[in-house]
Amino acid sequence: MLCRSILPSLLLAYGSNRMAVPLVRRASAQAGWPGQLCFAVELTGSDLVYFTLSGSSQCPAGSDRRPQCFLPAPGRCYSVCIPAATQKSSRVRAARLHRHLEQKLSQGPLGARCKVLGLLSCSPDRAPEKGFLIQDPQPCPETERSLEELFLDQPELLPAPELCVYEAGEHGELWQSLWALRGTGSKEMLRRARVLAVAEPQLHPAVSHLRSVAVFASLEAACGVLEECTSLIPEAKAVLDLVDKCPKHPKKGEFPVIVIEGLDATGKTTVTQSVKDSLNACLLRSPPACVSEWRKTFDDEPTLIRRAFYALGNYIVASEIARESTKTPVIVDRYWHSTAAYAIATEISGKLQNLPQVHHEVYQWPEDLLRPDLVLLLTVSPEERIQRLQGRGLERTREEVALEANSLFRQKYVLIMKIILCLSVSVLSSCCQGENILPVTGEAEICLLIPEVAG
Ligand SMILES: Nc1ncnc2c1ncn2[C@@H]1O[C@H](COP(=O)(O)OP(=O)(O)OP(=O)(O)O)[C@@H](O)[C@H]1O
Ligand SMILES: Nc1ccn([C@@H]2O[C@H](COP(=O)(O)O)[C@@H](O)[C@H]2O)c(=O)n1
Repeated sequence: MLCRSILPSLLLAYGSNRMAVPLVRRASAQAGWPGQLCFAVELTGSDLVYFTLSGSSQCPAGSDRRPQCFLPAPGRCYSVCIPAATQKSSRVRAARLHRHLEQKLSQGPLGARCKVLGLLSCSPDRAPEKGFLIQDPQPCPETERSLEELFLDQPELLPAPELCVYEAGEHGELWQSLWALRGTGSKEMLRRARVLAVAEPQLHPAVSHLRSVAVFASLEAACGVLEECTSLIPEAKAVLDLVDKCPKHPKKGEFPVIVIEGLDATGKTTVTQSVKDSLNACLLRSPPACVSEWRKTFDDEPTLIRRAFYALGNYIVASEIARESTKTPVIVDRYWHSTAAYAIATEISGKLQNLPQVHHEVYQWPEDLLRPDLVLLLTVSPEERIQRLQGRGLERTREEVALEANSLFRQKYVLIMKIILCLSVSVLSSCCQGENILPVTGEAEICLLIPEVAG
C-alpha cells in the first residue's frame, strides 16, 4: 500500500520561528547586549533545557526560573563551546576537537568527579556551536584548574580559550562569568551575565544545519568533507580514490532493485539472503565490502566525518547496483535511508517532536543518487530485538549500543525511516500490520506484505 497520503499529518508543525541567538563569546565584543542569547543543554534522558543570558541584574517578568541543568549549591558548573568553523576547511578540525575534548572530559579524575552534558549554542548567522556543560557536584578547586589546563592545551582554541563559570548570586539567582584563559594561572574576565531559563524554541537548534554536518545532499558535499580529512586520516584518501573510480551518473538496469532496511537484528541479513536465493538475485550491502576495512576508523570519528564516509559508501554501492541490475535482480542490505535516519536521530536530541518537519529537505533523496525500486522496512518489538542481539553476541558500533539503551532513539530512527520511505518510494513493512505509522498523530497504517521468515 502506498502511504503518500499520510504525509500531511506527520509530526508536529513547526513554524519558521528561529531563535535570534548570537554566540555568547562574541557578545563580549559587541557594544551593549544582543537581544537574545540561547543555549540548549541535553539532560540525561534526552530532555533539552534552554537558557539565555541577560546583562541586566533585573529579572524580566516570568523568567526567574533557574534552568534545571545547573546544580544547586554547593555544586558548580562550567561550560565551553567549540568556536564554529569560520571556513569550510576548518569544520573538520572543529568537529575533531569536539570529539577529542569529549573523550578528555570523561577521563581521569575530572571524568570521575564531574558529569558532562552536551551543550549547543546558536546563532542565526552561523552553524550551531557544540560544547559541554560540566557539572561538578562537590566543587573542587582542582576541577577549574584541570579544565583550564585542558583548554589551554588545545592549539585550535588558542590564543585565548574561553571558559564560562556559573555561580549563584546573593538571592539565589544564577550568573555566568566568561573568562579568557591567557596562560597558566592567568585569565581575564570578559563579562558577567545573568542566566535565565527560556521556553523551548519551535525549531530544534540543530535542524537548520543538518544538511551541512550530517545528511549530505550530494556526492560533492560528502566528498568535500573527506577531502578536508586526507592529511589527518589517510583512509579518507583511499575512500575518495574508490569513489573516483565509480562511473559519474550510474543508471539502474532493467532488473528490480530492492532495498531491505531496519534496525540491527530486525532480520535484514536473514531476509536479504532468503530473497536473494528465491529471486536468484545479486546481494549487495551498504557500506560495500570494499570500504569495510575502514569502518572502524570512521566510526570513531565525529558525526561530520563518519556520516560523509557512509554517504560515500552509498555512492559506491550505487555503481555496483547499476552494474548488477543489468544482469539480475538486486537486493541491497541498507542504503541511503539508513545513513540519513541514523544521522538525523543522533543529531536531533530530545523528543520525537523535535525532528524536522516532514517536508524538510533533510528527508529528500539526494538528486544524484541512484534510486531503488522498492524498500522494505523490517521492524520487530524492542524486546524481540534485544533477545536476538543477545543471542548473537556480535561486536556492535557505539551507535548500536546507544540504540539498545535508548528507546527514544529507536523510535526516532523508525519514524525518520518511515518519513523517508513515504517521501521516496512505495513502502511495505514486514510486521506492522495495523500499527499506526505515526506515533504523534497516528492516522495511517501500513500493511503486511512480506511473509514471516521461517525461524
Ligand atoms: N523472522 C525471524 N524470526 C525469528 N528470528 C529471526 C527472524 N529473522 C531473523 N531472525 C534471527 O534474528 C537474529 C538477527 O537477524 P539478522 O542477522 O538477519 O538481522 P540483521 O537485521 O541483519 O542484523 P544486523 O543489521 O545487526 O546485521 C538472527 O539470530 C536471526 O536468526
Ligand atoms: N548505509 C548505511 C549503513 C550503515 N550505517 C551505519 O552503520 C551502522 C549499522 O550498520 P550494520 O552493519 O549494523 O548494518 C549504524 O551505526 C549506521 O550509522 C550508515 O550510516 N549507513
